[in-house]
Amino acid sequence: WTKTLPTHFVIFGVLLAASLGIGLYHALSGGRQRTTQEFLMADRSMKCLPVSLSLIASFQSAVAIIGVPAEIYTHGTQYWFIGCAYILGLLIPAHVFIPILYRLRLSSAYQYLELRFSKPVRICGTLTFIFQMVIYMGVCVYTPAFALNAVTGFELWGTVLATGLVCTLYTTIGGLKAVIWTDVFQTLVMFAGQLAVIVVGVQKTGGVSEVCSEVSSVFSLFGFSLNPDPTERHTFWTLGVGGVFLMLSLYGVNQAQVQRYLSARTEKDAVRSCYMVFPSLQLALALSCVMGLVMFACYCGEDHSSKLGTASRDAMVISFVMDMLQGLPGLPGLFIACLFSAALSTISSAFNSLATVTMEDLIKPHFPAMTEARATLLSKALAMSYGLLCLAMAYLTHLMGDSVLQVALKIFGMVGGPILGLFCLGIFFPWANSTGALAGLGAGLAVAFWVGIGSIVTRSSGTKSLLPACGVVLLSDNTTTAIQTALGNVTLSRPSGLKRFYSLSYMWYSAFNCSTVILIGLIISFLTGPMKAEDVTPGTVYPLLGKLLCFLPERHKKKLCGVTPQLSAQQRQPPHHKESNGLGLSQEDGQSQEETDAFLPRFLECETAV
Ligand SMILES: O=C(O)CCCC[C@@H]1SC[C@@H]2NC(=O)N[C@@H]21
Ligand code: NA
Repeated sequence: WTKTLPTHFVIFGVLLAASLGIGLYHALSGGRQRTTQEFLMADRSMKCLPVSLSLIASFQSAVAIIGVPAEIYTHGTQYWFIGCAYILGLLIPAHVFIPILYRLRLSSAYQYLELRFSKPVRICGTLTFIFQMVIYMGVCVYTPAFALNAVTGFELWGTVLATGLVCTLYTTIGGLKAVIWTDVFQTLVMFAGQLAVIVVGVQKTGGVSEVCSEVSSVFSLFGFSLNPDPTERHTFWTLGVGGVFLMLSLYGVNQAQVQRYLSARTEKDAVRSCYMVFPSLQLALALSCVMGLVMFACYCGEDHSSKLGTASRDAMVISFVMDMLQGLPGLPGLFIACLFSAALSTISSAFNSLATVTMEDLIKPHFPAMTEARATLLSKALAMSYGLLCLAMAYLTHLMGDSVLQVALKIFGMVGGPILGLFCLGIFFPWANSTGALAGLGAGLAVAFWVGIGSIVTRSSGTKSLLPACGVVLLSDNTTTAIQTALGNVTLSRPSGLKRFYSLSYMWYSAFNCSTVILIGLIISFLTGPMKAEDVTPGTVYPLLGKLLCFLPERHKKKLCGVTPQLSAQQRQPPHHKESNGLGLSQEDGQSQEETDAFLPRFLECETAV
């Protein structure tokens, strides 16, 4: 397809130019990005539609566009069950995290950690987030460039450079408004590209019925294993339940998403944008899964590594797409635009959120007298430097090897899980104190890296189940077992002890690490003296007990909660030692006192204001 190369370049160029144009527009319009409120928070003026499309774009990159079809092709439709995790994975952010974070009028999610615990906890949370996003950005920049280079001979590092520079440019000049509006444009391109491949692929395979019969002959289309074994890579439990923790770590407490919720005009808009994410996320998941099924129907599970020279299933997805689309004018270019749209929208969100937290959490508190102009300039310089850093991280990905989807999900599990645990410790457990929080985070990260690196070293993060080629009907579990018993007890290499620990499915990492942080955090908190109700900053705790017990009649609740419903007046004052305006939460632009009181959820209180 060298003859279509020029059209690839044209479409690729148009995509970069359009993104730059949107960035330029937001640099020259509105407040012309002169304040951090506008540059980092889009003047908190966004409506729910652009926010919801931007929320999708943040964590739907080329990794999902390439990695999910490769996953379906290799392991069957199990992965589709992560869609079940989207229900709780978005309801809990909408009704727990957004109300708390929005009403505190934060700029960075990690300001919450100082309000609830202490400054050191906030700094550790911010540094952990920066670590997670820098590595994740590297994967996102590298994936499309590597895939294209493997198949179309696109100049690898030239593409990485072009993508990284264009993205850094429009993020630096246009701020969050530009990032959100380019996300909207890029998400539409992303869906269009995937749809094109599916339509052409189905048509070339001989129609929907042909694809379905081809696929269902090999694996029962929606066969899912309910196997409770946590080392089984993908089961309903690892995806449906483990996936909820993964979603909470991304859509509940990740700065990239929290910043979008906080940029909404009203809290209602923020909650609505979270609800609107659900159908688009299901659509994105369906498109990438169907693409994998169509690819399976076409290639019938054969291993094309001979033709490709690379055994990686990820590269095979691109060769499948180029096979399908070659000769159709503009479509190969559209798919390349789709890949890079997915990558650009994720990387720009990462740059902007990294610049925001660095500014708000690491720089501003030490230079309170810094002028707006200088702060905005510094934010832009930060966005630029993170851009260049991520190009370096792209090279690191080159060394990771694994399937890109697995690498990304492991990063979220290993680093995002502990951060989720830190927020849950603060929000649901009022007794937790900052010593407990720090100890919990440390323990969570230590365990996370122990399991994660252990699994990479022993190459066992869940059992690899490669699908046989077409025509071989997969036996159901019990038949297989029957055969095995018939053949005498074939010693299945059941890992034991530490090896079993390392073979924990990576889909459980988020849940496992989150629980470790909470457990250790609570133990240390109780050992060092749990926090008292009146010491906790108002509005930083979710009245879980109250919510759960709200069906109880009043008298039982008061007895159970043991807290008189009306806290005495002096308890209502936010404790002086948490001088809130040190966090850019000056009282006048925050809530009025009676508003805070009305909202103040006495965490053991059964009535709930959240
Ligand atoms: O596409 C990526 O860059 C990361 C891979 C997907 C991340 C998770 S999976 C569940 C949720 N759904 C998405 O579309 N993204 C996140
Ligand atoms: Na994206």
